[in-house]
Amino acid sequence: MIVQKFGGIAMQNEEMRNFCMNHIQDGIKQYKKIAVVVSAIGRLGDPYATDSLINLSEAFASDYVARDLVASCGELIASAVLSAELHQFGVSNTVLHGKQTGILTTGNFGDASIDSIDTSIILKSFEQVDCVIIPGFQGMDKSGHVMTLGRGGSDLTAVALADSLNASHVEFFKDVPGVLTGDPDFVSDYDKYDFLSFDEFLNLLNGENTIIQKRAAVLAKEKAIPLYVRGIASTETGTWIAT
Ligand SMILES: Nc1ncnc2c1ncn2[C@@H]1O[C@H](COP(=O)(O)OP(=O)(O)O)[C@@H](O)[C@H]1O
Ligand SMILES: N[C@@H](CC(=O)OP(=O)(O)O)C(=O)O
Repeated sequence: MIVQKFGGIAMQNEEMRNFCMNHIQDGIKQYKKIAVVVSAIGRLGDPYATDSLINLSEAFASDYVARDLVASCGELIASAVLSAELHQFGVSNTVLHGKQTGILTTGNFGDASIDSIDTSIILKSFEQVDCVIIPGFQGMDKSGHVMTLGRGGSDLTAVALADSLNASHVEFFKDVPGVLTGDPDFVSDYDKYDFLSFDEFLNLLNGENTIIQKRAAVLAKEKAIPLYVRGIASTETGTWIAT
């Protein structure tokens, strides 16, 4: 079993989601069971992107509980869209959300930590289907309030689930072919790394625009979970990050 994570860019339109579905189908052929973690569709300006949802009302600025609730909806919408499209594509799957995911959070709204994951419902679902879709970026505190895991937090969901499910690795699908020597949005000349140690990778995550959420990378290092960063639109090899 592996975890595959599809971010807002990978999910942003039908054409891109077609790539996602092919990767899921290939993943099932190779690894049998796939836990799929998805982020909200697109970026600011797209109707159900995280920034669009939290900008729906100025009142969210002083209501962190409601803000987290609205923010979490983007990943729920993305999960439902991918689930329906995967069914149409011929891949049986189920979406687990809210309490079903067993992700218990603590700390601050907007930047919560994962306290524990009860994987029993996820594992039960894998007896019925090979693909379980889980909305990233969120969990619930012990009172049942939805909490989000900080920006880029679907990466943390993916790594924490991989740890709890004993997945062999996590695959991240990007609009870049892997981890590059520079951010292609700012430099024109760059190469792709084939392999990075966790420490080498963490050293790259110091800017604003990080390829993977730093908290997720720190957790992967702590738990020694290999990460594989690869291009969404190609089958060329990406970048492995491991010890
Ligand atoms: N060293 C790097 N290598 C590759 N991409 C990088 C790097 N640094 C920054 N990035 C940026 O990270 C982006 C991918 O991250 P992001 O868009 O947040 O993905 P996701 O939506 O999957 O979480 C790339 O489009 C690229 O602009
Ligand atoms: N949608 C959330 C969580 C996330 O991880 O998104 P993405 O995978 O698209 O970076 C955010 O924008 O922060």
